[in-house]
This record gives sequence, C-alpha cells and structure tokens, in this order.
Amino acid sequence: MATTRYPANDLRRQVGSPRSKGRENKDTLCRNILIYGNCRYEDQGCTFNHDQNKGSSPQADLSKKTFNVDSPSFTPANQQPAPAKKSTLSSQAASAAPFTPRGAAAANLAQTTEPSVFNPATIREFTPQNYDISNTASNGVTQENGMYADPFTTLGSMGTALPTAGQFNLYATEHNALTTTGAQFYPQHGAFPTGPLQPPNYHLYQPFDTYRQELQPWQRATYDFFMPAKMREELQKKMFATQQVMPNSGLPQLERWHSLFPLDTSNRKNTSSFGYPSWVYKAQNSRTGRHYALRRLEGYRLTNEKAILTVMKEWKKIKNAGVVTVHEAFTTREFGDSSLIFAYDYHPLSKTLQEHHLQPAHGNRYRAPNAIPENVLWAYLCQIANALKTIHANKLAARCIEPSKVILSDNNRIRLSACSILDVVQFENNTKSVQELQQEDLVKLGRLILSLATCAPPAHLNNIPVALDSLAAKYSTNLKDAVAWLIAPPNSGEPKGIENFIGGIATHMTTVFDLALQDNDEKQFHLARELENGRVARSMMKLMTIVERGDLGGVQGWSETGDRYQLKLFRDYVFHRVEADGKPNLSIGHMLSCLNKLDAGIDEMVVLTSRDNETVFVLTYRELKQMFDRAFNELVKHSKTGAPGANN
Ligand SMILES: Nc1ncnc2c1ncn2[C@@H]1O[C@H](COP(=O)(O)OP(=O)(O)OP(=O)(O)O)[C@@H](O)[C@H]1O
Repeated sequence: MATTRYPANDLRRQVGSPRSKGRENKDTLCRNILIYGNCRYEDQGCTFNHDQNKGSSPQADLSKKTFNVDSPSFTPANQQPAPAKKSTLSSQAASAAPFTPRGAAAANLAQTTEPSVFNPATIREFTPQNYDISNTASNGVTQENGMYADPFTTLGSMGTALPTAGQFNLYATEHNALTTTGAQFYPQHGAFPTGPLQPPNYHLYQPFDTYRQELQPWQRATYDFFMPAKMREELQKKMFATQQVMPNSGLPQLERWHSLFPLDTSNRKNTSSFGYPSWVYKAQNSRTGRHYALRRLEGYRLTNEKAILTVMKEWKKIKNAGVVTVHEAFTTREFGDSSLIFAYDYHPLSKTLQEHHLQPAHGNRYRAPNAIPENVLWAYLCQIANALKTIHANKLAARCIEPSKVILSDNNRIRLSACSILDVVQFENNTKSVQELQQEDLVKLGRLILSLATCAPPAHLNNIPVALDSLAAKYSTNLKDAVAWLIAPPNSGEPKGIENFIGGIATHMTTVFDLALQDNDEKQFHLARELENGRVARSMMKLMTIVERGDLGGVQGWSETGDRYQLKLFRDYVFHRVEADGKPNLSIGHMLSCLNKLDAGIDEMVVLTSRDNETVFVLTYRELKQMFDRAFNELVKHSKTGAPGANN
C-alpha cells in the first residue's frame, strides 16, 4: 500500500539541494546552479559549491561522469573505422574508377574540403511532393532518424490507430493499461521520441464549445455542468404532468388501465370530429407502467369486432414523427355507457393547434389571436406533409386533419393525434375509397393552413377564394400557391399526390430539415453534459452507500475502519470543506472536479486530514479509487450473500 500516514506536523517536506551526507562537498558544483543557475539554499546551509568559476576541477569531474558537451562524439559500433588492413586489391581493381557514393559526393566533399561555415545555399529547399496520406515518408522528408514527424502522416496514422470501443475504457482502474492503449494513439514508426505517453485528461470536464454562451467566470461552472434552466424547467413540468393524479376524479379504473386523469380543457360535448362526443384521459397501463393518452368515444356501440382488428393491424405499422402512435383500441362499459377507447402515446403538456392559435387571448374574447409567422406555418405544413407521405404510402388516409386534432408538444413540433378513429367508426358504412380519402386529406391540410393563416376556425371558412386572397397581405405568394394547390380540385381528373406536393415545397422542407438537425445538435450537446452529471451522480451514490454505514459482515463500525475511514475523510474533503476562518466552502467546481478525479482514478495526490487534525493521509486518487471500489464491491458481495446474522 503506497498510502503514507504522517503525523500532521510532519507533513512539511524538505525541498532543495540534497543534504550533505557528511562528505566534503565544497568542490562539487551545486546541482541547483547547474540546472537553475542559482541555489535558494546557498545562504541556508547548502554545502555544495556555488561558484562556477572556482577551479576547473568540478567541470572536469563532471565531464568524467556525465554526458556533456565535452564528451567524445558517439560513433556507432558497427561504423567504427576498421583497423587498417593490408591492401589486397587485384590488378583489375587497381585500374577501376574511384568509388563515389551516389548523391552524397558533393556533401562529403564539402565537408572534407571546407570548414563548417553556415551556407544557406547548401540547404535543400522544401519541395511539396504529391501528398499521399498513406505514405509514411511523404513530403520529401525521410523519417529514419525519428526527429521529424510529418503532421499529415501523423494525423493519418492517428486516424487508423484510434482505439476501438473495447480498448478504450474511460473508467479503467489501471491507468498504465490506458497508457499502453494510448500508445496506439500515436504513430508507431518512431516519429516521436519514445517516452511515457500520457492518457488524455478524462477526469477534466470538457464541454463542447459550440453552444457555450459568453458568460462570466462565476456563472460558468453552473452553466457548463447543467442543462439550460429553461430546458430543465420544461422537462420537469412535463415529468410532473406525467405523474399528476386526481384521487377524486370519479373516473373509473379500467381492466388494464388505472389513474385516469382528464386532459380536456372544456366539458363541452362536441360531436363534430367523429360523430360522437370524445374525451381524452392520461392513464397508466397496469402491465407496463407506461403512461398513455386514452381517447374515449362516448356512447359508441361496436357492431363488428373485425373493425378494431383490421384497422389496428394497419395503423400499428405507421411510425412517423408527425403521427401520434396508436397502440390499441377496445370497448368498455366502465364509464356507464358503451365506449370505444383508443390508446395513443402520451405527449405531456401538449395543446391542440386550436387551443394554441385560434382561441382569443386569455381574458379578452374580442381580441383576435395573433397572426402566426410564416416560418411556423411552413414548419406545420412540412411536418404534416411528411406524416401524410407515410400514411398514404401505407394505403391509409389520415382523415382527421383539423386544428383541434393536431397537437403541439414543443417549439413548433406537431403531430396528428386522432388517426385511425374514423376508420373504425365508419368501418361498415364508409362509402369512399382510400384514394378519395387521400385526396380529401390534401384538401383538409390546405384548409387547416388557411384557417391558421387567417386565424379563423375551419367552420368559419365559408368563402375560400376570399380567404386565399387575404393571405397575400401577410404571407408570401409561395405559401398562398401551396395552400391553393392543396384545396383546388385535381386538374383534368388526374388525382393529386402528396409526393407532388412535397416536390413543390422542397426548399421549405430543407429549411425545416436543417432546423431539425440544428435542434438535434443542440440536444446532443446538452445530452453530453448530462453524461458528466450521470457519472458524478453514480460516484456520489456509491460513496454514500459506504460512508457512515454501521456494522457489516460482522465487522463493527465497518465504515470507520480500514480503507473506509479514508473514504470518509475524502467525503469531508469534497463536501465539508471550510475556509481558514471556518466558513463553509460550497464550491460546486471543487466537488465536481474531485468526484471526476476519483472516478478517473488519476495519479494526483490528495491530502486528507482527520477531523481532530491529528492524522494526515497523503494518497493518490488512484489509491482512493481502489479503496472505493474495494469497499463498494464488498457491499455488493454482502448484498448478494447476505451479511451473517441478517435475515435473507
Ligand atoms: N396523445 C396525446 N397526448 C397528450 N395530450 C393529448 C393527446 N391527444 C390529445 N391531447 C390533449 O387532450 C386535450 C383534448 O383533446 P381533444 O382532441 O379532445 O381537443 P378538444 O379541443 O377538446 O376537441 P373536441 O372539442 O373535438 O373534443 C387537448 O388539450 C390535447 O392537447
């Protein structure tokens, strides 16, 4: 065990010149003079010689022992000049032309005939060659001597030598192993002088820079480590909404569903969408524990069992970001009537487009809703076009495309929320073909956008040409043309297709696609940040399972003895630090960096002092991590086998 235990007042270590061991050092030049040019301990008892000019003996002495500028030049053994041999040349050889080494002749001659004067003209000019990343001796510079590393070739070989997932273990306890792995990170052909390779500083938190904001240093730590406050708040609200229950709602418990929670914002019975009043509830599935949105059609009597089976089979195939996924449909009498229920994915805190855009501003029913910006309308148009493409390709029709059946869950993020219902409800008395219903989908999409653009509910859109003309005042001709194309009857009886429409709005599709990618990049950045937090939380939870624990496996005060005692002191060091004047130090940066260093098990030293200041432990994070892992593994072992005396 490399842990050193010192009495607290012995911690000060002597740093400086080596102490005299009784030998007479006066003639030996002090090493500090050699290395730094001066010695801090010259006047404090350092017994070595501090005068470089004093006699030549120290230098002479040194030159005997040390490799220095006066050392004889190194001559490789195999190039030792051969001892003069007697000439044994044949008569033919005697008349042969003198041997001149190819290419080296001029240089050798210059060396032998001229004194070594710096002559820029003799230096070979750098000429870029045909660059080939796979060529390890490119750019006309050979690398035999290992002194020149071509950055391009280095890069190339780095790319190929990147450690694979198996080799690369961020949480490796043994960092020498990491170092060996790291060796593959660097070129193998001797471009770098060999020496200890350092693993990257994984313990240091390294946020992506792309989305970092310009912040003051004191705001930095909190910002860098945690997701933006707004995002956190939104997610927390959504989690809260998902968990919300209403104990006295009076709603029944269904066979496989419980904790029903009403999502409708009004108790008005509206039959316009499906021909039956419909209600939406959040509910938890008893089997999976997941939350779903149940849409109930009140008073619907199912006459053909096949309707649900056939329709659900087709709709379960639809997986599209613009469609709320439907999972199942069933009938129930638990509400006191015969109801038909559809179970959809639950998107917490969503609002319908009707609620979001078409209701008068709160508290002022005479004020018209605000006009929707054109880019938002394009975003809606593109998302629904994308949904229709999948639906139509599966020989289905969406049918329910109206502001009260499109839900908005995030920033401009919408989904069709009531697909499949009309297919079940009108299973037997549907008189239209799928092609006709698909044509209707396009018209409904056009009317939806027109309704949003004019801020008028679809029921109020009586004069379509006038409404279309009114668009010109607020929106581009492009948008107006797109809406007009959707609403217009097909030319010469040739059916219109969603793919034709998507072709026509391709530029807007790419804009929306680009925004989605940017959004994805940003979320990825925040996710990477949370990764660090996950790591910290894990270390913290493990530490908490160890410290302050009572007896374990028959060992009394387990957490106060052995390695665990030092872990407890480490806990104090991380979380209970105090300033010199006794004020608690609450630096989050300190806590995070200590926990990350512990997790990475680096070689940095940490000094842990007991609460009574009597004992100090100096140990590395690597040793601490080993103790930490040992203690936790012991706990794991006991959790499986059960501590002696415990009831299993
Ligand atoms: N899958 C879902 N996940 C979460 N909330 C949903 C889901 N589907 C609908 N909702 C929400 O349920 C509420 C009621 O939806 P509904 O479609 O009944 O709207 P409505 O305006 O009440 O329409 P209608 O008057 O036709 O009943 C809306 O606030 C809607 O956002």
